[in-house]
Amino acid sequence: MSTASTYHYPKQFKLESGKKIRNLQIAYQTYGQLNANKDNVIWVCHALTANADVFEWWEGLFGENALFNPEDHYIICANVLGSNYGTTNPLSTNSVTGLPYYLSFPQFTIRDFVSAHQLLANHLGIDSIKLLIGGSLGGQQAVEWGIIEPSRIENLILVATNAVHSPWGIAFNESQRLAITTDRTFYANRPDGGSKGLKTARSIALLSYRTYNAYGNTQVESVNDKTDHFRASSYQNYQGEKLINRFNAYSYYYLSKAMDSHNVGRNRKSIAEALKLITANTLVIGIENDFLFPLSEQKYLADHIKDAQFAAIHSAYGHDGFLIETNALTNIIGTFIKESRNRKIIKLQHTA
Ligand SMILES: CC(=O)SCCNC(=O)CCNC(=O)[C@H](O)C(C)(C)COP(=O)(O)OP(=O)(O)OC[C@H]1O[C@@H](n2cnc3c(N)ncnc32)[C@H](O)[C@@H]1OP(=O)(O)O
Ligand SMILES: N[C@@H](CCO)C(=O)O
Repeated sequence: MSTASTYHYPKQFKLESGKKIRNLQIAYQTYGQLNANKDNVIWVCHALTANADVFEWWEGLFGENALFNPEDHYIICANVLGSNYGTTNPLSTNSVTGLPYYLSFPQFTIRDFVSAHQLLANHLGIDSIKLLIGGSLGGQQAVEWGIIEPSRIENLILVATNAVHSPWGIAFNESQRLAITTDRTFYANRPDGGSKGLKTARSIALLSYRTYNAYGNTQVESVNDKTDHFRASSYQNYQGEKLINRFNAYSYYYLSKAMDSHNVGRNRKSIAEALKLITANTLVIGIENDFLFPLSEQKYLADHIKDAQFAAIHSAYGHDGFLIETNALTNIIGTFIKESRNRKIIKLQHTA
């Protein structure tokens, strides 16, 4: 039911910076079939360390029996530029030198994710995306795509994301990069370079993805006599190890820089004017207790995107709630889709 593929772009891929990448390849996964009217495409933009297998990491919202299922929809999720799940990234071979790029990989932005995925959409013959959805870094990509190419996006769902990455978010990312670069193996040009630093970076990042209460709920001690070896400590270590077993420090470093670059106002009139370019029917969802992407950021998006709707989800998890609270997401998004259909019927009746 799902197909994993890789698209090879035959020309040089030009980045926002003007630099070029040869042999761009984009790993992507599709589920279901494109219908005859080509109007059932759901395109998913993934977050920082996820991959193209959306049925794996957004299970509950996506799946055989979920709201977004392969029976009704043609679901596409592509791995972003720089990530190590099959798309060209710092560990890929630079065809000029015949060696992996490592830190010679050019810096890229969220807009470069969009340019790459536009090429993939062209290749797949997708002129119209029925619904574009993304959370966190994926939401940053989705909002940019809505601005860059409004004609291709019919409905847009932005989850736990923002219009410009905040000083707070950049400071968290910089702290993580400091952890990575303090590990001198990062400069050794080997695939596992900087992995101890990456472990620390994940530990720092988790503090921004979760909350005081989430740790209180899951990591509280059952005994009062401990002076060391606390559960919360072992949890941080475990999560760091888990990440370094599936990710590399170079991709992480570059992706966090791309996140920092996010500003829909860059080289445009302003952030507010840029958001006005979105014509998609838009729903913005925030997570209560998200202190990395606080609700004020989603309210800003909803206030500046024409006719956008806004909803907040309660989650003890904070930011990571966007990956976990799939029942609440299903209810809110399901209602939005039904109302959109009704609005379309009313609009058609008025124009008839
Ligand atoms: C193969 C792949 O590529 S998988 C890629 C999937 N990941 C992504 O796509 C990125 C997006 N996903 C995420 O960020 C996360 O998976 C989330 C937010 C959805 C959920 O986070 P999780 O780490 O799964 O959940 P949670 O924070 O509850 O931690 C549970 C894990 O910590 C372990 N754990 C819990 N408490 C402790 C502790 N005190 N000490 C050690 N380990 C602990 C659990 O045993 C569990 O381990 P497991 O993941 O091996 O089953
Ligand atoms: N937990 C997410 C990052 C938060 O958006 C991930 O690892 O992709």
